[in-house]
Amino acid sequence: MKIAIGNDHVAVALKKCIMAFLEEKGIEVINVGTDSEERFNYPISGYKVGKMVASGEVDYGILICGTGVGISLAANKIKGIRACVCSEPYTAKLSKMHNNSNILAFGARVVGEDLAKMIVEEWLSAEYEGGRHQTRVDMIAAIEEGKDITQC
Ligand SMILES: O=C(CO)[C@H](O)[C@H](O)[C@H](O)COP(=O)(O)O
Repeated sequence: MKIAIGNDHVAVALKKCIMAFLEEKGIEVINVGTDSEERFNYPISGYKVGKMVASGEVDYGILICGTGVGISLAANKIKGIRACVCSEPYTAKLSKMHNNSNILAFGARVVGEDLAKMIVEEWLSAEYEGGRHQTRVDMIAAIEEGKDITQC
């Protein structure tokens, strides 16, 4: 499995912690930065990881900023990206099972290292259920294509 990870300056330490956690599991991690605590605009990392996931260059993405919100908003502007902010393991699990999330986001100002690892663990272990959920995931993709899904 190959995962791209990105962050802003608020989340450097937590990014490094999660990178080590993933590498200990034998997961290949592509770090798109930043590794500096100099002010950094999170949409850049959100865009880079979103593009890597959408192209299939990596299997999944993880994005960390202060809250996880801004960086996930940026990634979700990339076609095919389903980035979800998850601050506890249950949402992380269901975001994969029901929403087929392909990017996990969380906030360095919101979760500590141990909880972040639990969130990542639950998310990676979960599997998308498809079935009735695929109809909804397809509707989200249709919105992305500019379709009026109320007419479906
Ligand atoms: O959480 C974030 C975006 O959703 C960002 O990490 C914060 O807005 C962060 O505070 C931005 O950095 P700054 O030092 O406040 O400019």
